[in-house]
Amino acid sequence: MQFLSSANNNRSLKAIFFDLDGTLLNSAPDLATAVNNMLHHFNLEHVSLELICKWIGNGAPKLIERVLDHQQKSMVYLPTHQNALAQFYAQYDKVQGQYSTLYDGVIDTLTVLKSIGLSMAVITNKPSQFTPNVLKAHGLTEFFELVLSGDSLAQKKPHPLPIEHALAHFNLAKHNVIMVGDSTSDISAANNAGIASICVTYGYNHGENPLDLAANAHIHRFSQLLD
Ligand SMILES: O=C(O)COP(=O)(O)O
Ligand SMILES: [Mg+2]
Repeated sequence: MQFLSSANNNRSLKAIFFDLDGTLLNSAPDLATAVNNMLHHFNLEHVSLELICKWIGNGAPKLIERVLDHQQKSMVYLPTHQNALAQFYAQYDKVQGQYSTLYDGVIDTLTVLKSIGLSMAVITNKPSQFTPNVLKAHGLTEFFELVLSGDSLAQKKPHPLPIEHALAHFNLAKHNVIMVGDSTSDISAANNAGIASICVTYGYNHGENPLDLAANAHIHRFSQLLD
């Protein structure tokens, strides 16, 4: 990709911050299984994978809020958000890593990026109780010097705080890093923090067209980071 290679040529690119769900990992099958197991526990109707894909990206509390809002329409008795979220966490704990898959080329591409000396971090809105295990289950742990989850700091994406925290952690300037993500939360976080971004078009983005996001570049396969 022109953007990444030109950044590399003038040696200004020193680190890449990656989103997790919808960027590195097709996590929707695990999340959907956990959501539907939670709904089953409360005798509620299952929801489709397609709908769940639209609700991923703002963290688990928001995902469960969207699931309950959807159920509201059928006028059934609903558990509280707190109980539904606790049940979802219990279910996600059981299924995580079982049905999710890395997108094509993720391991090979991260291996090359690491070998050329780039520092890498994960900045996800996933709750911190799950992120390390998810990374481990998919052989991703070794690539990342820093992992920030949705509840690691006082604010999550699209707030710029996680990116600002990562910049300080690596002691880098804004022009030294790029954010790679699939959704409006990632691209807005990058724009809010004043760093460049690359949007992958194969993720979730709440069912909206990722080409409409104001990223510096769009890629259709993860390995295009190396083109
Ligand atoms: O919404 C989530 O739980 C995770 O989303 P992210 O990894 O795409 O930030
Ligand atoms: Mg994402």
